[in-house]
Amino acid sequence: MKTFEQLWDELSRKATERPEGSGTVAALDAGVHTIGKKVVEEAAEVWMAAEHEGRERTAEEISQLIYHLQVLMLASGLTLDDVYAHL
Ligand SMILES: N=c1c2ncn([C@@H]3O[C@H](COP(=O)(O)OP(=O)(O)OP(=O)(O)O)[C@@H](O)[C@H]3O)c2ncn1[C@@H]1O[C@H](COP(=O)(O)O)[C@@H](O)[C@H]1O
Repeated sequence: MKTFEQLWDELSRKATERPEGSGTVAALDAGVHTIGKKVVEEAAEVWMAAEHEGRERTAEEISQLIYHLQVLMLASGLTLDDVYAHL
C-alpha cells in the first residue's frame, strides 16, 4: 500500500532515473496527448465502476486514475504544490 505522496515520489524518481521496463517512463515518452487519453479512459472506468461494479472495483479504478493523473502532472511539469494551491 502507498499514499498519494509516496506514489508521486516514486514516479518522480522514475522520471529522472528512467529505469528499464518502467511503464511510467514509456508513458512519459508517449507524451501528453496519449497520457490525456488514458486519464479520460480511466475517469470513465471510475464512473462505470461506481455506478455498476461496487466499492472494490471503484477503489481500484480510482487508484488507476490517480496514477495516470500523476503521470500527466509529471509530463506537464507540474508539482504537487501547483495542484494543492487550488484545493
Ligand atoms: N499504480 C500504478 C498504476 N495504475 C495503473 N497503471 C497502469 O495503467 C494500466 C491500467 O490501465 P488499463 O485500464 O488499460 O488496464 P487494464 O488491464 O485494462 O485494467 P482495468 O482498468 O480493466 O482494471 C495498467 O496496466 C498500468 O499500465 C499503473 N502503473 C503503475 N503504477 C505504479 O506506479 C509505479 C511505477 O510503475 P512503473 O513505472 O511501471 O515501474 C509502481 O509502484 C506501480 O505500482
